Amino acid sequence: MTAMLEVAELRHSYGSFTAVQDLTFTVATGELACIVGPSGCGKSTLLRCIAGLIKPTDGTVSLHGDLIERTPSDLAVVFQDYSRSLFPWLSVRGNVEFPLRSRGIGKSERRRRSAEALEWVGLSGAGAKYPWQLSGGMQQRVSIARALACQPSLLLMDEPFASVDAQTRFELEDLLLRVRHEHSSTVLLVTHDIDESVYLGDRVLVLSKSPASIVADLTVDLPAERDQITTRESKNFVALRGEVARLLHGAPTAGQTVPHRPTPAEDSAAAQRFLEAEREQVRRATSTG
Ligand SMILES: Nc1ncnc2c1ncn2[C@@H]1O[C@H](COP(=O)(O)OP(=O)(O)OP(=O)(O)O)[C@@H](O)[C@H]1O
Repeated sequence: MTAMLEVAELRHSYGSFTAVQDLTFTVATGELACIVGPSGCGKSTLLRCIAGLIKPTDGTVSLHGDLIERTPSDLAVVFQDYSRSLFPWLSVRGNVEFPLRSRGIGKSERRRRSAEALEWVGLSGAGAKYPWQLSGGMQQRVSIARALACQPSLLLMDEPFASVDAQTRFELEDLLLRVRHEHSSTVLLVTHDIDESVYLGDRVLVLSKSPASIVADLTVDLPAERDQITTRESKNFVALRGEVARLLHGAPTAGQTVPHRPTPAEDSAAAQRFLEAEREQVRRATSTG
């Protein structure tokens, strides 16, 4: 696989404070790489440098071999806070089409792409609605559709599912997996959630505390087809999750447990609730015709 993104010896300081230092990694074409790190370690700073929103103090970021100096037109970003990233005065369709205007894409092509992207995220019927008429999960689907409509070479996601409830989170994780397989997308996703990084990633890059540097680059040895229940229960998933947790928090000593880690039973109970809610939705949709 060829490298889509190359980050080389990246360092960024805010005044005298160094947020990230000496980060070097690549993301191959078609790969979904997750970055996980402690709160405040510099994950967003790294994404901002990659998106060309801030200029790194040192080092380089290249996309298809071209140095990123300002936001490339074939890169799209999905942020955590959908309520602030969607324009409330524009319809859902208007929001999805908005970045296509600045890319000089004509009206009929904009319509075609927005209809297609809304279909991918299961919102074909919602184009004329306004963001405030939708649930949080639906609004985040609109943000994802807006990014996909740009047909980006690289999709950057900054904690994209952190502001939705647990069941919606599972649903959006599966939506992302489906869409990236259907479109062979290249994705770099930042999360503070260890389970999410293992569930979604082909690779997990573990960052140290601030100033961020890479402490491990792990290959996720799980089948490409993932499932919220069986994947999360599988031996490989549990082992990898433990490895990432130990790298992030240090190995627990005797009598201690890794903080804030749900047990496999809690995970599968949550996944079960998610699937039941999905089934209920299907039952309701089919009974109302
Ligand atoms: N514009 C800024 N000016 C000064 N310091 C900043 C600025 N932006 C971020 N920082 C500092 O840089 C460090 C890294 O911040 P960053 O937001 O990149 O971390 P993060 O890992 O994304 O955090 P979180 O997990 O809480 O979202 C933090 O200590 C933060 O206070």
